[in-house]
Amino acid sequence: MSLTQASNGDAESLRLSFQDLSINSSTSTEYFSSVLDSGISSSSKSSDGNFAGKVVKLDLEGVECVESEKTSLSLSLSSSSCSKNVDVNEVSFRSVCPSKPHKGNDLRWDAIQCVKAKDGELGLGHFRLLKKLGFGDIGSVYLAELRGVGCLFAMKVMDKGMLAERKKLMRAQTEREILGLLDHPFLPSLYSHFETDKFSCLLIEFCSGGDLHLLRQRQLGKHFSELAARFYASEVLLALEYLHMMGVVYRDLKPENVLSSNQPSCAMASYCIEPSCIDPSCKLPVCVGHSCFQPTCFKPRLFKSKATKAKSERPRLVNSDSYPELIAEPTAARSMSFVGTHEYLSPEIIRGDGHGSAVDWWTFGIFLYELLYGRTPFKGNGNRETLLNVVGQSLKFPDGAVSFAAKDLIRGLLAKDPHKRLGFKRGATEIKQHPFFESVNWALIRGTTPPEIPKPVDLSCYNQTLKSSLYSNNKGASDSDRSSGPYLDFEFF
Ligand SMILES: Nc1ncnc2c1ncn2[C@@H]1O[C@H](COP(=O)(O)OP(=O)(O)OP(=O)(O)O)[C@@H](O)[C@H]1O
Repeated sequence: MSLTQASNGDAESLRLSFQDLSINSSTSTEYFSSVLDSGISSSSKSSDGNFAGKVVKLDLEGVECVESEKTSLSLSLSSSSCSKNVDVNEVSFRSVCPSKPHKGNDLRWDAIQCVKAKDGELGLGHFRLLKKLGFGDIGSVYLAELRGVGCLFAMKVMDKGMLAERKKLMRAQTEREILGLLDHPFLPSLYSHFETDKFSCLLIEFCSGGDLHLLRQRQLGKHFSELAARFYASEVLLALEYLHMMGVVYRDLKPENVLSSNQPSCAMASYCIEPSCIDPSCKLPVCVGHSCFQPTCFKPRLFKSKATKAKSERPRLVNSDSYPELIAEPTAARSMSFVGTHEYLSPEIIRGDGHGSAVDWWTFGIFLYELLYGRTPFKGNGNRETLLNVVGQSLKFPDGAVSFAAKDLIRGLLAKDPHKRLGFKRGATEIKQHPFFESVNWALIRGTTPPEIPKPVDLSCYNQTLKSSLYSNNKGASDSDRSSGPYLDFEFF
């Protein structure tokens, strides 16, 4: 069974609803409008001649479900079939609560299910917070270790009072729901969610290897070889294919949002188990010494990076003719919101002509271009010029040893008219069949050796001093936060 078939099965039993998701983009259609009015109308018609000059007003206040009958999916993050007698220290975690097909052989998934089965609910006390990984608009992300098992997670901690105050509760819920419905090797897994009096916590797969933007900058000439670019593009393409199957148009693809994962999933060798998955593309974590390592893979992050926080917004669930999907639109049905950086914006988004899944094939084209050439194709001097270039300038390739196939693929993806864009008719299948990907064995891609393997996390640096500083100083946690065990001095914003 293919990944997408398996995932489709999941989708039928998932529930997702978007209401009142607050959007705080600093860029609005008014901005695009002025750019378009002052620029494009005078000179820069798109090369395919279809620039309409149409401007759609953005409603930045919220989104709602437009086709509620299509959002009747139910979400199940945990299974009730766990045995209450399972000991977290038992070796045989596997196959406990495999409520997500691709978590069936995931030790972290099993470990979490077993702790839940044993203790009822997860709490902060089950984890040791080792390091603050970063912070975003609605919370801070910590590297967290499940006590007694040694599995690592990225724990996103959100202050519920702050969420309410800043009207971000729905946004947090949206993030949780989207993450919760995903079950794909190249997308971050949500292992669990729990609440304390004060905090809402998401337990997400920890991606230890940095992002693709940083990796590109470390390359000679600041661009990847075609071999490497093909590898990363292949994994991203599979992830996008899956997201579209799940009804999610990602819209925020860029190297900064692609994280590398190569962390020890669990520190104890005894948790390494034999493969039992019948899917030939499904590979278990490889056991090395006393640690289990996932095959390196790049994982598109579902939510925007801090650097683009002011400019970008949430991924949307959008209907398209090709997929039986979810729709979540801004409150006014006509309205749209700006997602992504200017350089990655598609012409139809800028023109206000819609935002179906073809948007992701455009961003995929820009992404591949950037990987191969070290820069994006339409970047101008400033955002305004960039926007004008996206809608009006024809695609040019700098000199460089890039194959005809790669350029041809990029050309197909960067068709300004979404209807003429590669992927518009048959989605990812059309793109996978392009000669650029001829050498790719899609079924076995998880077993392919990556061009560069990030170093696994060295946990020895998280000594007692750091741990005690993290645990010692609680200024904000309530009694119930304390009661779940050692607590943190969470920093917010
Ligand atoms: N799964 C993860 N593995 C490793 N690091 C992560 C992971 N998730 C987030 N981070 C780190 O934490 C930072 C904050 O992530 P978070 O998701 O809270 O915010 P964001 O995506 O940057 O912005 P926003 O909250 O506005 O969507 C990221 O920039 C990244 O450095």
